[in-house]
Amino acid sequence: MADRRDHRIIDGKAVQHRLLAEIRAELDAAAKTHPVGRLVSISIGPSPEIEVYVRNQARAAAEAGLPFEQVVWPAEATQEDCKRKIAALNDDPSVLGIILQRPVPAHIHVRSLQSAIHPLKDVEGMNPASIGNIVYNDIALAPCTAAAAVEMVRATGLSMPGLEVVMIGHSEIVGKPVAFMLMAEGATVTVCHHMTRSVAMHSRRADVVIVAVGKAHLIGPEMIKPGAAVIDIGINQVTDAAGKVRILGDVDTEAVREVAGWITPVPGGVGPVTVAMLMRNALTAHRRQVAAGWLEAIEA
Ligand SMILES: NC(=O)C1=CN([C@@H]2O[C@H](COP(=O)(O)OP(=O)(O)OC[C@H]3O[C@@H](n4cnc5c(N)ncnc54)[C@H](OP(=O)(O)O)[C@@H]3O)[C@@H](O)[C@H]2O)C=CC1
Ligand SMILES: Nc1nc(=O)c2c([nH]1)NC[C@@H]1CN(c3ccc(C(=O)N[C@@H](CCC(=O)O)C(=O)O)cc3)C=[N+]21
Repeated sequence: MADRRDHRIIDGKAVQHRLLAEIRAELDAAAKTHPVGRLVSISIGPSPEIEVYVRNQARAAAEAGLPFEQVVWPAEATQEDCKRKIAALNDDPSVLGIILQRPVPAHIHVRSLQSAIHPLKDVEGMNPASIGNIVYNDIALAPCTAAAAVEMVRATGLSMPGLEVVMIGHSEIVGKPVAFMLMAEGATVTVCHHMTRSVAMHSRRADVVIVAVGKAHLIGPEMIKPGAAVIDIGINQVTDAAGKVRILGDVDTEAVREVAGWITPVPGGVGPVTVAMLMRNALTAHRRQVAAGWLEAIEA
């Protein structure tokens, strides 16, 4: 029976399960010599987008065998309250890593809170010290979505040195880290944003197009070189004609799939791999804390 799967689709769930199995084996081994703490996921105030992410973090943590705790601070929490609580988590040896979900309420300065997380517990890689290391090619604790996009490019098997990559979107959490991480792999990276005169001029010549904008169907088939890889990071809630809320990426997947050589679907593409990257970062944080002498070895 011929394999009827569409091999142009990069299956994010399959990549996630493969990565989580590897992480589980490494965490089980690590737990034999040092206690593995819990990953704490902080949300400030309610947000549907965050709910999906945190729910999937909890599921992945269970699959990886990683202790996990979700904390929700009230939307009216003050900056000082949050900083004090993060300091307590930094000092708590039973806490392995801390991730602060975005968005945060308008009165909270997210960069300042991000910086309050100790670099060795910053499993999201957003502390300026972690982000800075990306420029130095130390990308062990990289922002999870950016790391997921790189993992998806790897899944195509395309050789990175000299690869023509166009990154559409230049946010601090996705676009910019992706550009640096792929440059570190030898790719030639062009970054587009809303001031770019013609995004199509760039995307049409790219071997790989990565898009993280937040506009459904921003990328159509006319913007993609036949055979190119298309990595869709966008997450857009769209209500269809029947009034049903659906999640769409930034790419018109059905149309672009007929031109692309590889494409990541939304849902089922970068999202699940982002969650797996968070678990991999937690393992890295644990190892760095052991190396820093933070954790007492378990008596054999
Ligand atoms: N799958 C996952 O794990 C994650 C997915 N996301 C999703 O990725 C998307 C982007 O989020 P995020 O990275 O935070 O980006 P932001 O929402 O912070 O910024 C959007 C980026 O897109 C650029 N942009 C806006 N319009 C255009 C345009 N017409 N052409 C080219 N570039 C444009 C902006 O440029 P400028 O600044 O010049 O306006 C900006 O760089 C969202 O849909 C978000 O939900 C985000 C995080 C994780
Ligand atoms: N500090 C911070 N870092 C983030 O990376 C971050 C954030 N805040 N805030 C919210 C956004 C959004 N985000 C998602 C990641 C995975 C899925 C995910 O697992 N998506 C599944 C959804 C499937 C389902 O519906 O369960 C999929 O695409 O298949 C969704 C959303 C990360 N974000």
